[in-house]
Amino acid sequence: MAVLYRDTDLTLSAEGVSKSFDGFKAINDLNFYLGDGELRTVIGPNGAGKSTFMDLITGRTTPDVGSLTFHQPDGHDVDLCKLREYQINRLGIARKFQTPSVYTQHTVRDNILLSLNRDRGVLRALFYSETQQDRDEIDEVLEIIRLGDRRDELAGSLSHGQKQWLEIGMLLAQKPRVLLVDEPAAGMSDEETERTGELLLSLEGKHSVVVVEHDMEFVRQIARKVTVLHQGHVLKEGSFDEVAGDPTVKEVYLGRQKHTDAA
Ligand SMILES: Nc1ncnc2c1ncn2[C@@H]1O[C@H](COP(=O)(O)OP(=O)(O)OP(=O)(O)O)[C@@H](O)[C@H]1O
Repeated sequence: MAVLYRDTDLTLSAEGVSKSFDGFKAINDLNFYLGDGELRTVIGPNGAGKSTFMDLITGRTTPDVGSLTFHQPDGHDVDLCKLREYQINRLGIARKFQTPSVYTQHTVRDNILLSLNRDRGVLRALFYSETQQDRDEIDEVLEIIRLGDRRDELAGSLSHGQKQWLEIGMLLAQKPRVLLVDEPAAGMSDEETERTGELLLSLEGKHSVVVVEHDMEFVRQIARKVTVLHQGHVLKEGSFDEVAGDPTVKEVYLGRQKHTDAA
């Protein structure tokens, strides 16, 4: 049986969080706890509130009520509701949106270099002379995302899947404690999807990772603890088998998903 994370060593807590848009509760009394180094998958039907929840964690939007707390390794807690989006990002919460965003006119390697040097600005970073530490860090990231053999090629020449891995690498270069990844496997071939799963699994223990995903085969591959959101609330949490075998989850999500897939 898969080992689920222990309740100690939390990275992120959301408690009693609600968010309404024009009176509609997109997030409704949500409680969510993310462990240090945990790989969590979040699933749920369209409109369940997955994106809104990611928006709340990253400070794109703020909750109407409830708390969002980022627990620091030194024991102190940061109230994310009081911070702006860029401040949350600087604290180490990074987000990867569905569409890849890389510097297509720069090499794969320079994309990583630019991300290492994000505080210097693009031009200064390009004329910056690298240290051995930079080179080591770039090599480390290239190895994780398995693009070492493409390092000197333009990012624009990469396949869709490779661009997604590069963007994950660019975020890893910033050494985030929390990485939020939105449907990483969308539009990928089966082989790319499997490699994406391997990449995300390799981050376990080093970063806390939240993957929002619809593709249940992919969820099965990467699943540790799975959270099912429904109507802005946690409907079920557990291992893949516990969640996939739950009658209510089947009714509100998996059954409906088959319809959507068949359509
Ligand atoms: N800025 C907004 N203004 C108004 N309504 C919004 C806004 N953002 C989200 N919503 C509504 O909140 C609900 C939750 O949306 P959200 O995008 O978070 O769901 P989701 O689970 O990410 O869905 P999907 O799987 O389709 O991406 C939806 O009904 C959506 O229309």
